[in-house]
Amino acid sequence: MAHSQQTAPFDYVIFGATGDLTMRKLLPALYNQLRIGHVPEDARIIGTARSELSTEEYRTRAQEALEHFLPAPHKDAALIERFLKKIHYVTLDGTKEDPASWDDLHTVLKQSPADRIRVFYFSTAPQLFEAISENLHRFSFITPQSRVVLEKPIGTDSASARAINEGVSRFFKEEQIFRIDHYLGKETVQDIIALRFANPVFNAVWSAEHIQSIQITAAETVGVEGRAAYYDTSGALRDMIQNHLLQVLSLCAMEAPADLGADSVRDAKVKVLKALRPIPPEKVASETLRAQYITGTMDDVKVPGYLEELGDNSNTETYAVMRAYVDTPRWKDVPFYIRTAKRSHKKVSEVVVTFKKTASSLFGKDGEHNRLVIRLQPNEGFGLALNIKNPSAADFSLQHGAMDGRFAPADGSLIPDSYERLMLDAVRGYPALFIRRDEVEAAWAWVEPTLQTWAANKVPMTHYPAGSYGPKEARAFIATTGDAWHEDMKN
Ligand SMILES: NC(=O)C1=CN([C@@H]2O[C@H](COP(=O)(O)OP(=O)(O)OC[C@H]3O[C@@H](n4cnc5c(N)ncnc54)[C@H](OP(=O)(O)O)[C@@H]3O)[C@@H](O)[C@H]2O)C=CC1
Ligand SMILES: O=C1O[C@H](COP(=O)(O)O)[C@@H](O)[C@H](O)[C@H]1O
Repeated sequence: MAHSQQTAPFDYVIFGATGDLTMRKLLPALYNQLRIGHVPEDARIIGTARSELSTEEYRTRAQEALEHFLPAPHKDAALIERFLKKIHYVTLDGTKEDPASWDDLHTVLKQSPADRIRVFYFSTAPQLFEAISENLHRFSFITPQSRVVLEKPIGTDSASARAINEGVSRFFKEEQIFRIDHYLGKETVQDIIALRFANPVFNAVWSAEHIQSIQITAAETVGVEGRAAYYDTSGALRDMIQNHLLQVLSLCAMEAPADLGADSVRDAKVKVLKALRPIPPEKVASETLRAQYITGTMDDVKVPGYLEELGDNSNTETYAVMRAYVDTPRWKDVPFYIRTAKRSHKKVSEVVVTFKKTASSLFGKDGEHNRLVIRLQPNEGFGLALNIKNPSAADFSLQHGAMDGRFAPADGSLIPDSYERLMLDAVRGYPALFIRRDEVEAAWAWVEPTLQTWAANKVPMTHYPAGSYGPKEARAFIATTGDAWHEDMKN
């Protein structure tokens, strides 16, 4: 996936510029890329939203966001000042079809050469994507050098995802469309490719012959914060599994791509998604588990349950597990457990690969499972649990030994936030770390029967106290296929 760090001059037009994502992630990401020299001096950021703000007022908001969200070592008053000068704000309702609404955006964009790269970043609800695309077309904003970045979620089910994809592709070619999944921007997620394919020690044993199971977990301590209105219509499965965790699964399970070009990697991933064994409605109760957090304790502080936070009744899950099988010869009957939770005991995203025990009469009894833990965040790195000789034993009895590695940059700098890489890859026109249309649609197709069965309340909602690992039913769930959750393992 080698590519140049340099970008050509660009105009980044953000729809949804007053929103949480822009303030928390997008502006800090662009600032940091300026800090490390990847953003050319004449690049510009044009924020748009319906709120009536002047550029000066918007810059003040942006400055507050940077002060709040940048890590302390990255804050530099002079650089923030330089960054803010790149920002312009245009009040605009992206769905408005009258030409006058778009005049101000025209005026700002006309200040750049006509062949300048334009990135339109849709950081709004997906229902607006088609209308904004159509207006960009109608009012002649889409140039050959334009790209569009689509934030997740792409729809809420297969039909809506298809409709969004079709709607946007009426105005942008597929090579201009960058569907973002910020997990693919995480260095540690990309490390799955490196660990698997650059190391014979893993590559040679990466199959059902040696692997018993793979757990993919993304647990967060946060609840739904200010996003309850969105989250309650989404839930854990749509919010995390359909996109981020199925992408991680694809990287864990894909065959070696022919090369690291965008199409080769995405071809390899989509084959995995299409090979996922369907979970028909009658199997949803045994192959999935959903739960909601109730009042609990976090860091010795009592925190409310989901329904109290929402102030309403709801059947939306804040915890979800699915047992997946990839029906290819490599993964014959290997369970992949995909799990996500809000208000969990701790924040952890990881991949846990449990290898089969080696039956050996040499040591009297089998050793423990070898286990590879890829820590996506925090404490980014990997652990490998091995069997070694017990040094204080006179015989050849075994004990647990561990290797540990860090993914941190060698120069001691912080691992870049995932949006940094992705936002500039869109400028570069480099799509390898973005999701192709067929991937999105295959992922929706696989989760859909579960979503429908849950929506019909055919699977009971279980509960867990905020600050715990999840519902007690999760242990029995994983035990039915002979496994245990990582937190319950000895190594
Ligand atoms: N926040 C997050 O952590 C994440 C968010 N996302 C996704 O990103 C998108 C944005 O999320 P988030 O920032 O949290 O949402 P917010 O609700 O905070 O922001 C929505 C933004 O859209 C603008 N907007 C709404 N309607 C229009 C319109 N007709 N024309 C132009 N602008 C409009 C709003 O501004 P105004 O009201 O002034 O028009 C606001 O700037 C969502 O799809 C979300 O699911 C994805 C991953 C994480
Ligand atoms: O897309 C989303 O991701 C975040 C979790 O991202 P992470 O990088 O902190 O793991 C999640 O909080 C949010 O609900 C979801 O929409």
